[in-house]
Amino acid sequence: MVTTAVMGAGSWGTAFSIVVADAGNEVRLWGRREELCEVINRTHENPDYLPGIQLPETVVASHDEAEILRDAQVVVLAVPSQQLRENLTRWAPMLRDDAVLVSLMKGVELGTHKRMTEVIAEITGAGPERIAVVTGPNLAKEIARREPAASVVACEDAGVAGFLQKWCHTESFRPYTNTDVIGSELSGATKNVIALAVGVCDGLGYGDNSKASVITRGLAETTRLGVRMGADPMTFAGLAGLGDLVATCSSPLSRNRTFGQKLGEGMSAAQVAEQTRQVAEGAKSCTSIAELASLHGVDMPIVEHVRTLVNDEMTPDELVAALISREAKPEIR
Ligand SMILES: NC(=O)c1ccc[n+]([C@@H]2O[C@H](COP(=O)([O-])OP(=O)(O)OC[C@H]3O[C@@H](n4cnc5c(N)ncnc54)[C@H](O)[C@@H]3O)[C@@H](O)[C@H]2O)c1
Ligand SMILES: O=P(O)(O)OC[C@H](O)CO
Repeated sequence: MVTTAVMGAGSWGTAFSIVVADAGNEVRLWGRREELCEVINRTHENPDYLPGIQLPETVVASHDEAEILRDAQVVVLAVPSQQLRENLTRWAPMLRDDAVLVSLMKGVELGTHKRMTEVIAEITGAGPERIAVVTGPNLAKEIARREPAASVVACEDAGVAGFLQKWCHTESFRPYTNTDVIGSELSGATKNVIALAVGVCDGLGYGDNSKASVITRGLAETTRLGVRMGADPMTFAGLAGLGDLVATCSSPLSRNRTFGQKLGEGMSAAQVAEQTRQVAEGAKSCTSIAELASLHGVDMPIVEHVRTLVNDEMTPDELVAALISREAKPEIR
């Protein structure tokens, strides 16, 4: 049994708590709002994010950060990517020196262009053997309902990845290890932006050819950036890459795909954001990833055009016309 702190009682933090508890661990779940923690402990349900789903009694919620983090061997970080830095700066002094820090987040920080594991390393001083990522085709509601799914546990230290694999392996959740943290993490952040573009196709009423084209070319540009940054190209063909891309781009449950659909139907990004309390990471990470690509001299036309759409510099129809009319080129180079 591993004493585990999950920092963030939103959809994925709560759903992943079920996984870790099912795998036989003690789970303390940190929630930002005290009243929600009280409801979770009384009803064993998170009505705001996963209504109707019973949590195991071994998941205990609290608003008290010091109590949650005390003696935690594994600390899971599940707040929105753009909010990690401010929260982790507060939590860092409360962490055990040997705690393993696991990111569930799929975003790239605005301004610094850092991946979440880079932010974690910078703030806590932890080495790569203490920092990991869980990513893959893992829509929170389906995982919480214990529908079968596979995932990736990525850590540069294969031994730690193996330890975490056992820590979260259940009858319905099957994690694979990977030592390619860059590729695993970049896949998760970028697929959110590609899902926005697929959602735009939905909003414009386009069918499966358009969406398959965006998914496939989206994977090509993600791989291009990842390889330039030192990732293993095979990671993009795996669960973190293709797997998550397919799940997110095809699911009505995806917040990013749905956000894009509303953009395609004519709403502005500000109007869509106003309608939901849940995070659609791609709406922010489109900017940081587009800038990251530019810094690395990599062409990412879909990400770049989503950035212009989200920032109201282009309409959905103009986005499609601009992508289709780009200079013709070979598929593979
Ligand atoms: N929902 C999924 O299916 C899913 C699956 C895999 C990965 N993820 C990733 O997990 C991360 C968290 O997503 P989620 O789905 O749990 O989001 P969510 O919107 O459902 O919940 C976000 C949580 O963060 C909290 N929060 C918001 N602002 C905060 C702040 N300033 N400080 C501290 N806490 C704050 C909210 O109260 C909430 O508990 C994202 O990076 C997302 O891409 C989500
Ligand atoms: O709902 P989304 O779009 O944030 O996607 C959720 C997960 O990342 C899917 O793996």
